[in-house]
Amino acid sequence: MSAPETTAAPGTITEPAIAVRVSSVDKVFETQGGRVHALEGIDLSVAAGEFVSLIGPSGCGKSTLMRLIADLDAPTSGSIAVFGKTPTRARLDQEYGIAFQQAGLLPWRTVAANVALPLELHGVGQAARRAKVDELLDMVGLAEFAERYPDQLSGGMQQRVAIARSLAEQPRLLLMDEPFGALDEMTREKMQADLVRIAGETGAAVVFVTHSIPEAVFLSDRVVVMSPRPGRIREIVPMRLAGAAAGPADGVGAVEGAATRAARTEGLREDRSFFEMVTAVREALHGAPVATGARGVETR
Ligand SMILES: Nc1ncnc2c1ncn2[C@@H]1O[C@H](COP(=O)(O)OP(=O)(O)OP(=O)(O)O)[C@@H](O)[C@H]1O
Repeated sequence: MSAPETTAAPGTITEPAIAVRVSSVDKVFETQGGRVHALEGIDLSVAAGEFVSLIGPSGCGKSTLMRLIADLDAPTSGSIAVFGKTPTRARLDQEYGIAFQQAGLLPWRTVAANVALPLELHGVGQAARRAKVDELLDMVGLAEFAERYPDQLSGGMQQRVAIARSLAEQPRLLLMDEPFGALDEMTREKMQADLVRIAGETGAAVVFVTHSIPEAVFLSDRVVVMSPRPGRIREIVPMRLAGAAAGPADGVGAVEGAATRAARTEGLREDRSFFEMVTAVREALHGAPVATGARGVETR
């Protein structure tokens, strides 16, 4: 992990606490069939250590936004900063790990060798690599499978390998685009619990794309609800779940860590507060009237 930027202009001193800042971003694709306005006027900040999910109808630009943050594409207008750096600088500094829907493992490498790949590419020595891989596989519960090959693992196990790999360089930010989309419900719930634990242990901020409202509610500090094309942010719903310390603020920087965060236990999924949050996100998603400025709901 690299040191915070030292070149920050006066007045940007709080920037290192912001993992991702998306400012007035538009994205237009020029295609043979015409212009596709994928994103319009996106403003979003994710605090260091915060878990934010993006949810919205198919084609609303969730993946596009992730790709812009990950420096896989550039905005048409507006700007993006990752820990106060340009996305390109942040990528070169390995500020984030990526896990997308397809685990994307190399079939000819063992589990351990897949996890080691980013470390290898960045010249980490063999002994340090080995120690880090052992630690990561332990963390995702796959220590016994280090010498297996991806096709000898279930889909859920492959996803866990991909998550371990995304954590290899201890990124302060994880970008995850529907990483559990292909999993059965039980495996998916297990993976959600694992991810919350791992993010908590490593202190990483997470930006997570999902189509599942309960998944977003279970995982997130805030759920960003997007509207259909051109993709805009319709609402940002802070999760108020049982067990969270009283009085968490709702804005960026509000997340001070686990102290203000509800414990993501299995029991939470059956708690009244969980259903209330599912309803709040569903209403936001379907555009049912939610009073402007209603307590607990940030509207845009
Ligand atoms: N490279 C591209 N060229 C042209 N159009 C694109 C490109 N990438 C995305 N789009 C268009 O931008 C819009 C947003 O796509 P995107 O994949 O970001 O949506 P999404 O919300 O992630 O969808 P889903 O939930 O189905 O994965 C869509 O209309 C899509 O067709």
